[in-house]
Amino acid sequence: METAESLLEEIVDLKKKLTQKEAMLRKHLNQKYEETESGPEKLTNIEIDKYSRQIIMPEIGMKGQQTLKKSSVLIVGAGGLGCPSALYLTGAGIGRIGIVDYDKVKLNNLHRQLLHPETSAGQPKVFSAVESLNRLNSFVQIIPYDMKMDRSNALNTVRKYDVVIDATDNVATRYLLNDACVLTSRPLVSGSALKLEGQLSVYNYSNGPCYRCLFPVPPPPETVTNCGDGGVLGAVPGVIGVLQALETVKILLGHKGVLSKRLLLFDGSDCSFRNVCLRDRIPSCCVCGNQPSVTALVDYEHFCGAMANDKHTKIHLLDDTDRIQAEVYHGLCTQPHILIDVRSPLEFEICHLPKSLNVPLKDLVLEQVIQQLKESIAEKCSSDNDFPVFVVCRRGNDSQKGVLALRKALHGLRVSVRDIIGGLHSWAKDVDPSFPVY
Ligand SMILES: Nc1ncnc2c1ncn2[C@@H]1O[C@H](COP(=O)(O)OP(=O)(O)OP(=O)(O)O)[C@@H](O)[C@H]1O
Ligand SMILES: [Zn+2]
Repeated sequence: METAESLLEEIVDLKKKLTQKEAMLRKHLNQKYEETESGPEKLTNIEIDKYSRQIIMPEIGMKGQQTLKKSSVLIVGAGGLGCPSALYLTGAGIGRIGIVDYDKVKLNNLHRQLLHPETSAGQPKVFSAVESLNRLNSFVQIIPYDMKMDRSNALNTVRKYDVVIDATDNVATRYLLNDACVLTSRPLVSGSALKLEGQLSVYNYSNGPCYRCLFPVPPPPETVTNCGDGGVLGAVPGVIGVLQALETVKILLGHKGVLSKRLLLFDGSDCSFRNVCLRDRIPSCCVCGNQPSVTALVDYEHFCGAMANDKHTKIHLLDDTDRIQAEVYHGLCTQPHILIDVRSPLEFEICHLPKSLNVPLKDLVLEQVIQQLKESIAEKCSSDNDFPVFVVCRRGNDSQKGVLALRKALHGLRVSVRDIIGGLHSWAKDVDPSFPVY
């Protein structure tokens, strides 16, 4: 009988065979390509057929298609924006596409990062992307860079490509790519998406501004929200990523109307697109200005006060004695206590611990909320000992802020307020593996 294990083994085997056959097919197609080729950009009959629906457009023609074939694009980030950009640029027949990412495919990427199938979970994103893109168009050379782009590798990598697409999700990498593009004179097609909104602009192109002309100073790290916390509807980065591919093609073909000196704002909630005029290049800009002070790449994590990823840093606001492990809470939870979950009601609805009380962090300053809490404590408290109040959140950062807020609000009461280290993630890991993780 077929078991899950035997099926998995069989699938691995079949995948190996499929990869071999696909490599053979590519070789076969490329041989045909070499036989008919008389110059590096000459199109084969297969390519003419393949791209015919765009070749017959006056804006592209044979010349434009040959230009695309000669061109190269670097996509930094194989996530929500990078996947759709890569799909359309590969489809369009760009000669060489480099894809940079240091991360592995996670299950919660798949709703929007459509280059990665379920079977890629756990694999490096760049290899998963190459596999999908090769399948889509074997005439395009896809080069994976399984690395974090930083000051040590950015210039050398960027130099090998004509246009750079910023499809990343953090401020430090935005500044890094901006400076690398200014220093190597490459246009930068920059996008971002969060929740239902997206933005797009082309920097360092045709005497337009660079990112630093507009944002000379990075935003305070605590004001930056990422997809992991704010959420994102998959189709929104889809829209922006596809537009990044469009702008890239227009740049390569030398079209007028490239989105330079303008910022596109997309609001998915009412499907509106707005174009905002941006300021000109600033002559005093520290990187693209007339007398730049930034003439080499710097330490961007230091400059931005934030890591070059959107991974979650652990904050340490409390002493270890003011915190307990999830397993310890599990041992205590049958005794009288109050557990306050400081996440948003939407997150509370996804999952929560039994008997926990949902009071979002921002509400811990409301008088009415605190009054109700005091009443609950008074009801439950039956001994002279300090009454235990525990605070929990998703990962154990906001819960620490919750403890500090509660200590202030409950000042004078006989309570001991502590939080659960690592939050619900630790609960799922150490106590209840069936508890949902998001
Ligand atoms: N400096 C960098 N070098 C290489 N890749 C980067 C760099 N900074 C960000 N990235 C990549 O850019 C991609 C951005 O994708 P996206 O915004 O969809 O977020 P994610 O990290 O995949 O998902 P989530 O934020 O939901 O966990 C990620 O795959 C990330 O690894
Ligand atoms: Zn500038």
